[in-house]
Amino acid sequence: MARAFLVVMDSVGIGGAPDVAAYFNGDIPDTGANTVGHIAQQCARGLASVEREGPLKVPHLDGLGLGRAVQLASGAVAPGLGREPKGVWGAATETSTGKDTPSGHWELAGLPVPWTWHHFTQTTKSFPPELIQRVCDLAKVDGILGNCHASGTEIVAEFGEEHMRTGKPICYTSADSVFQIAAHEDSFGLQRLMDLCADLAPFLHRMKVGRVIARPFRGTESAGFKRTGNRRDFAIAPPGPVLTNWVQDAGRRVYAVGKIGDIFSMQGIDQVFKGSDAELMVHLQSLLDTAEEGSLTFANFVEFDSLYGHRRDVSGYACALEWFDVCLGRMLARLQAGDMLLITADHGNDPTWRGTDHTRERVPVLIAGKGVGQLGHIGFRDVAALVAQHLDVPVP
Ligand SMILES: O=P(O)(O)O[C@H]1O[C@H](CO)[C@@H](O)[C@H]1O
Ligand SMILES: [Mn+2]
Ligand SMILES: [Mn+2]
Repeated sequence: MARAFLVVMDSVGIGGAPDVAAYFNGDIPDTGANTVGHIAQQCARGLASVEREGPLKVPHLDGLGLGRAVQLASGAVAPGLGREPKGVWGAATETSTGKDTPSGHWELAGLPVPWTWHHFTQTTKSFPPELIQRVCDLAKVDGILGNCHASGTEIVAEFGEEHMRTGKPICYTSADSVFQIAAHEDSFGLQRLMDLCADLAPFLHRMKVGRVIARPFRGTESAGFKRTGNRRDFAIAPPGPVLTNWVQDAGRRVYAVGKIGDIFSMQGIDQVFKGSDAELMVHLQSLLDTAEEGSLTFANFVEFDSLYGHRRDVSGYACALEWFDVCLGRMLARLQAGDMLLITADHGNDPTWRGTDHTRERVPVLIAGKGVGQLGHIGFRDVAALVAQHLDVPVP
């Protein structure tokens, strides 16, 4: 029997989405955004030199076909990348209309999103009075802070002190279909924040808002505020069976590493491993040794997106790619006969772009364990089919 490891590098897009002109960061279209292409370009120009230097060094990703995939997707050459691939490689295009994490993951798992998400489009006074009232009633407070589009780190710096003083939760959104609540773990209470998000979620899900996200933080105004690792996403459940269900229904085990459990509302998942990306990598490496024959391990590494893409930190993003590449070298050495390792992404988040939102892009599909070859252009949902086929699991 075979095993499959499906790894999503969150936001590692490669440009070239055919429908890009319909997607924006503020009022700037995403046209031309290319996460990997632009990071490689900045590195080659010596403009990504914080805690690293020189051209982007990702020999293992490139050896599986990353550079070629960038070129196929967007026509752009990623400087320093593009060697002769030793894996199976291609570029995937999304059909779902959201450039967000659930849309990307659901479609990668075989289920394009069948509806249009509700977005809070106004950048200030973003939320309807009815929603604000509901937050106030549930949290037993007499108002909220924020009520706008924001970067999560910036809004906590802006309102953290007032939040601690008044007890009002900080509510914000983005270009994604999200309602995010930031609150202090000690003064507001972590469990209270989780309960508030859980109680609000059904109302927002009925509005077709994809996720309510709890964004706990700690610290003080003078020492600075810092978000903790206790973020939790309360996401709409996928509207039908997905890859994880197909695999589980065939009597196989499904392991979720990172946010996968949240993204799929635990649908079709047997066991979850959580933590920082460094901790997730330890879990993934040990699953390479221990996962049963026939199993699927589905992993998401979110820090490319959350720590570097949204923060528009090119050096940080390049460092994260280089770290992942070193780990990939170890993973490749651990693959057993019959294993497939498929590396892909869910959307772009070009750190050289204006704004702080995701960017609409194609994504790489890089496969180890299946010889050498080209997939060319495929759809996101073909990723699910490739994995199911490898595991010999029926695709409904
Ligand atoms: O700026 P932060 O809080 O990291 O938020 C980002 O993370 C959200 C969900 O992944 C996105 O919608 C974007 O708003
Ligand atoms: Mn994502
Ligand atoms: Mn994101």
